[in-house]
Amino acid sequence: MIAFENVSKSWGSNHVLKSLNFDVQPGEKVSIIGPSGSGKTTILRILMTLESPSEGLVSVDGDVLWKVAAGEKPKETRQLRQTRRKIGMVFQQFNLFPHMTALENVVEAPIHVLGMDKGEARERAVDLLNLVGLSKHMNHTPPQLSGGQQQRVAIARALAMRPKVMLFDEPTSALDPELIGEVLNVIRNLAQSTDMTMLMVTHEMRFAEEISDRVVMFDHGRAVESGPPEQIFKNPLEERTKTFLRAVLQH
Ligand SMILES: Nc1ncnc2c1ncn2[C@@H]1O[C@H](COP(=O)(O)OP(=O)(O)OP(=O)(O)O)[C@@H](O)[C@H]1O
Repeated sequence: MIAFENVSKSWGSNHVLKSLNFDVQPGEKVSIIGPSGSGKTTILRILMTLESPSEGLVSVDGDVLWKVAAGEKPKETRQLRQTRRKIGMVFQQFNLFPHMTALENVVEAPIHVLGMDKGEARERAVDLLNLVGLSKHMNHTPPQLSGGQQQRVAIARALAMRPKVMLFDEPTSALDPELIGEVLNVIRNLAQSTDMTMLMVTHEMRFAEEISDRVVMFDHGRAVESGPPEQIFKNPLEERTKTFLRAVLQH
């Protein structure tokens, strides 16, 4: 469903991704772990077309999103916009429209981007806000909601576009500790009850262990180890994975 083939990304002399080969199968739930600055967020931003690779090929659902030869300037592929719509993303910061209610935030894109009928979009938004446990808060604006509630609106908003792929970029890192569980519960339910492909960058190791089909350990722009959670968390093969997990699991 997602494929990175020999993808590199540099900012000046900072080589953030180095000939990365990485893929995610349809329906697979994959978590990316690794130290700060290892390139995890950059992968998601390239998939969202918020960044372009310096070199390499990126495809989603069989469509080429980026194809950049060495030394060439990245340019948008013909199907980029179409393909981009297959992907939903949940950011660290919730990025909601502050003056709109939860319901308006969720119906906005389906109506204006997909051209969905207003009644249908509204019905679907109500269902999604119920799904994320916000039936009582549909008419509240973001300032009237807690961080956990805002992030759940952001998840409903991404789902409203009927994506085939959901990307999560450290979705709980901006939340107070007591609000993390409610957001993880929503993501856990999605992982267990849908066949959507899910790719998540997370610092929540226990959560990654629980919901992922596969965990990928990143370091210095490379996938150093990839395997089922039992392998990565209980019996890692690579020294780098062992030292990383020892450091983060101590806290
Ligand atoms: N727009 C940009 N311009 C210049 N450098 C950037 C830009 N975006 C990211 N970087 C650099 O790329 C490197 C990797 O960043 P990235 O956010 O992908 O790491 P990460 O693994 O997600 O880290 P974290 O866990 O801290 O979020 C960092 O050195 C960062 O400073």
